[in-house]
Amino acid sequence: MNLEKFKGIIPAFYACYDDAGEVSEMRTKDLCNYLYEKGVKGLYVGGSSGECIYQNLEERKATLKYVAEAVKGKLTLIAHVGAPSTRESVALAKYAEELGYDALSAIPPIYFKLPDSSVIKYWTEIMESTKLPFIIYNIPQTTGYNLSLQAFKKLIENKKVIGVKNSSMPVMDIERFKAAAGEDFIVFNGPDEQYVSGRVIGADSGIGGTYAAMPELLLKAEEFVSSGNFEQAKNIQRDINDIIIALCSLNGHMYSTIKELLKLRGVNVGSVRGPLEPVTGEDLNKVEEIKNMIDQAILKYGR
Ligand SMILES: CC(=O)N[C@H](C=O)[C@@H](O)[C@H](O)[C@H](O)CO
Ligand SMILES: CC(=O)C(=O)O
Repeated sequence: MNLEKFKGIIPAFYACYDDAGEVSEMRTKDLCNYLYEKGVKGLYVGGSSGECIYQNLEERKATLKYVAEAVKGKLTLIAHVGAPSTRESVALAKYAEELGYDALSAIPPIYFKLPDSSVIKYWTEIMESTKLPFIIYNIPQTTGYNLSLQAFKKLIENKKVIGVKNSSMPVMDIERFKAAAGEDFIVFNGPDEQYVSGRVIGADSGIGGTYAAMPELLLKAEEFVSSGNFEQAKNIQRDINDIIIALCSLNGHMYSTIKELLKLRGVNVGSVRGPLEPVTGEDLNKVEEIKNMIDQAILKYGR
């Protein structure tokens, strides 16, 4: 399989709501077009950033559909189908296949702490429900499940597994997964704060929750890495990290700060759904400062 379409900057797509907090077709498509125009490679739809955990099946299907209608054929589309039950995940997987998505992905099962055997069975049942390739999502900070090398090796025996999106913090995990899986496999860097290190140690590509807030900077970081300009790669990573720390410093959830920022950057995707909290009061004024940090970094590195 040609994996080139998965190599590049792939923002994790945000949940797009209207002012009443309902999934908005128009705003979903606006964000698709905004990111397409920025030059990203693809979209990772309905993951953490998509607030998947707080949406019902119909809402998640609607988002998958609106995104496909807006940018299918123009961007590589990965559908995150992780859901509380295998049944719901399979329903989403089949729907993503109908819509023409390029790949599926899923977090491990949530809430109950299940053994490797159950996690592997969950992912395998999703994979077997469609013809689409599958990307494992390892994100121990939020799921409490840390993918072992042993479980990983067992999973990659299935040829439908074409990649892993690794969000654990040790960059060495990326190196180990890449070493185990080889060239014909995509390791996606998870932590945006470590994009450059992840790429250097073996990640082929990246999927991240803050990319859509500053796609220009991630695209530039990728340009520096792939051209071997590590001095500038290090510099831009530092600026990206200052911005991420600022995005996490306000009184609401990071996704809310990002959505306020996107409004200032010209695209309105509403706010976040509870229990995530919106940014309020004085802190709303601070979003402008973060926008300035991004604007300055874009100027500094050029487009
Ligand atoms: C734990 C978590 O949510 N990780 C995301 C996915 O890998 C990242 O993209 C973060 O959103 C990003 O690195 C900011 O901390
Ligand atoms: C944060 C991220 O990459 C996701 O939405 O899954």
